[in-house]
Amino acid sequence: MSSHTASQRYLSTRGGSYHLSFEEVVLKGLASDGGLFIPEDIPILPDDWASNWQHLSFEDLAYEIFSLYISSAEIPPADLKDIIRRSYSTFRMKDITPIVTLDEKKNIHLLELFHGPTFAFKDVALQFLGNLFEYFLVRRNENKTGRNREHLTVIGATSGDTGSAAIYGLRGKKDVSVFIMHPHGKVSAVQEAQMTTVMDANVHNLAVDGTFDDCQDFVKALFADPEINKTHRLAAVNSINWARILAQITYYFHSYFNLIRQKSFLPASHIRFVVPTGNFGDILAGYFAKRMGLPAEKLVIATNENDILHRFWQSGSYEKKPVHGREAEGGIPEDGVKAHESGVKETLSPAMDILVSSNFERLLWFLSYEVFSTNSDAVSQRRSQAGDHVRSWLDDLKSKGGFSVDQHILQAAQADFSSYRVSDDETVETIKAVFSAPSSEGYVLDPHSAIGVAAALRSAEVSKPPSTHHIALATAHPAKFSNAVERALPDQKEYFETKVLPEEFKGLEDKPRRVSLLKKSDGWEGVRRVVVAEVEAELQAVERAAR
Ligand SMILES: Cc1ncc(COP(=O)(O)O)c(C=O)c1O
Ligand SMILES: N[C@@H](CCOP(=O)(O)O)C(=O)O
Repeated sequence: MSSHTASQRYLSTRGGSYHLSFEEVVLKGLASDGGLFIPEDIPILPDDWASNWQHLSFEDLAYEIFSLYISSAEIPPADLKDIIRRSYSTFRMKDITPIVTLDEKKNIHLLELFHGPTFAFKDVALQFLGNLFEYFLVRRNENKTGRNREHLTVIGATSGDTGSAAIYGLRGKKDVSVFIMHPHGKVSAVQEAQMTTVMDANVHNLAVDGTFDDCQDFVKALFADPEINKTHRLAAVNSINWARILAQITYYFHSYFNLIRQKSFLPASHIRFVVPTGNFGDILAGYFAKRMGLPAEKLVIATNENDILHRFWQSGSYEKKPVHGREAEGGIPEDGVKAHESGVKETLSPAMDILVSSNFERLLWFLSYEVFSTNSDAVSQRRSQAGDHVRSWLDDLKSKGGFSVDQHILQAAQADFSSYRVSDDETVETIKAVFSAPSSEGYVLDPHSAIGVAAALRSAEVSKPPSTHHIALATAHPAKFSNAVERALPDQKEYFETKVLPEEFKGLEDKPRRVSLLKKSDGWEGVRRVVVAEVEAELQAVERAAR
């Protein structure tokens, strides 16, 4: 059914052009000019996609989509199918990412993405990425022994969910060490326990006394460091890795087909995807799906009170918010939300407490390519000009704390996306309202998913036609964020424990843990020292065991 074209070439968002295979892009993570990889062309769907894909299983759909990006010469079809099958065999639901209707009258649906091993949407991509890493390493290490074997040093930053999903996707895998940095004390109790109770020798947790953005900066600094890149093959598990975005495209198509199968939905209906957004990876996958040809009328960004993206969509200015005077002095802010000295607020949806959204850079490249270049320019020139614009914006972000774009860029961004900011109070109210609504009675949302539902309800009020369907992405299981749920449903403790809490979480917080504390003031060089020492210790242990 699918056409196995040659592997794509990849561009960097900062202007570089690379003759790299999919394998090289996945293993490299970040381009050497500091940019993010994007495929040179976004494939267009085959003419018969709607009829031929309509009844496919999640796994078969993933195969069709991935085959448009990965050449069969690089990963033979049987191998790709096997990687996909193994990646989704760990999910608890046969349908992998089922859809439920929350409000029949308003056409609000929920796309449940939390049925994988760590109960968050990250599993969809990280189970696949873990198996891809393993597949490439087995192939590269055939007939190699000892220190001649290629060893992957995975470095990741997490606000709680990517870390556990990456750890579960890579624990115990041969020739891979995993280092995950999280902001100390700023992830939920379950998230912290999920990460730090994994005792496999190749898993290393680092708790940094800073924010998620500090951890993400350390990751990028390590990827840019020539010294560690000479001695270690670094790999990325964050959504800077192109394979993460690719894997997340599947559920946009899958949920579209699931709706088609429902009686109330006509293929010609308008459809909006509403995505609780932090690092902009999940919604970027939706953007790729739309560009490929999925008929999504709009992609709706739902932010928490860390609203840099929402402010951009209102104004065209991408500014790290200045710290308000009273908050900076340590006073209690009027909205009751604590702000870290860097400007990030601590909210009830901690996985989205992110100031700078990594993947927004990828969207900026596409906007710039479309808006600024003229048809008389050669394609290669247009691409490199787009990279120049992105580089200059990001330089301003670093040196001046922000940048503003031309009105035409803003209009192009508004054509595909709209945005809403949802407060903690509204998050709590939404969890309450959905729990007690007759149409969804007893359904418990996690706070991130509640942000998506709140935005979907607001979008539904203004959508034209009013029959527009909204698919809100449910990105995590409520039991990962029990403090927010308790705040919303204080009288439902017994219901939560008997009907909501998964068996896997019972007793998790009492298990032994392994984690190293790291001072932000030690900088990325401090992280490098730990990584180098721990990889060496791990390799020596493997050698001792082989003797
Ligand atoms: C539960 C949850 N929801 C939403 C998000 C935001 O997704 P993205 O960073 O891809 O925008 C995250 C983390 O990234 C998350 O962990
Ligand atoms: N919310 C994320 C933050 C990292 O995002 P990623 O998609 O770039 O890995 C998390 O849970 O860690």
